[in-house]
Amino acid sequence: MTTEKLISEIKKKQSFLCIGLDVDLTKIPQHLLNNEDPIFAFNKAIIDATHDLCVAYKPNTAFYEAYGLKGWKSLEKTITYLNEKYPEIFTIADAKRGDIGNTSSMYAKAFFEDLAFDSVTVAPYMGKDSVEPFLAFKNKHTILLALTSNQGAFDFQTKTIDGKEVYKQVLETSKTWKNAENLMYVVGATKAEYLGEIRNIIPDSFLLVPGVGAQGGNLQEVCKYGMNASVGLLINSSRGIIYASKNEDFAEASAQKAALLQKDMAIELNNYFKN
Ligand SMILES: O=C(O)c1cc(=O)[nH]c(=O)n1[C@@H]1O[C@H](COP(=O)(O)O)[C@@H](O)[C@H]1O
Repeated sequence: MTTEKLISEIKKKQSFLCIGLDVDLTKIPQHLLNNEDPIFAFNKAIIDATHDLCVAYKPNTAFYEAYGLKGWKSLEKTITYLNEKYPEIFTIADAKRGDIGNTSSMYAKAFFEDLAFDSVTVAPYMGKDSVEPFLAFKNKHTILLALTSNQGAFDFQTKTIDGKEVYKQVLETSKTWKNAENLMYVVGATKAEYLGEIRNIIPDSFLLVPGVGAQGGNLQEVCKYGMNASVGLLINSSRGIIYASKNEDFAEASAQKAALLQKDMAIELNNYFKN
């Protein structure tokens, strides 16, 4: 999907919500376990109930890989369902990959060609030649970890080396890589106070912002410092939406949670673009 199409969907739906499909079989309604593929049954119901409130879905591959071959099959069914039934939705494979060049090329093929995701999350630690194979794919997006939402972000990402924090070096250096226009960045919602400085370095890039909901990040703070003229934000919530209820009404309950975030997002968009 092109970035222009993503922006137009955000404006149409008045939402920049990304719903994280992090399916844990111990947390889903237990009646679904009678299904042949409980993960897909859960995802399908959530997607059908929430697709008009969000612009993106982000399955984190860990939650599928944990169930082996069956889990990978559920992931494949989920992305195929999204691409066939809701092609206007931006899809993110949250796989946090990155390796030596020829291995990264295979990861890129797996997510962009075989599974046909629009984007994949990638770790920057191995540098330019580990990321450029992902960037080579036209109209596919590489979402590079910049400043993550977890406590461990302070172990390396905020450390100063040669007079500059590591996460800033990630932003600055990655801008010089081939096909850098295909880059987006992860910044945790729990680190909203860093967004001003981040926007000084990458004013135009889209940011995937996880960490509202279960991790306690604040939507209004993220918008205040992170929104740009193209909106520039995809805000993710996983557990806070998909586990709204363990009963038969789980899909409607998740839609209600998503609608609360969408309403707040519409207010933020209205405030930012009112002139
Ligand atoms: O890349 C990510 O999506 C990610 C980066 C980050 O810094 N923090 C973070 O929580 N995530 C992912 O975003 C999702 C957050 O889930 P909830 O905390 O349940 O909303 C999980 O899939 C995490 O793996």
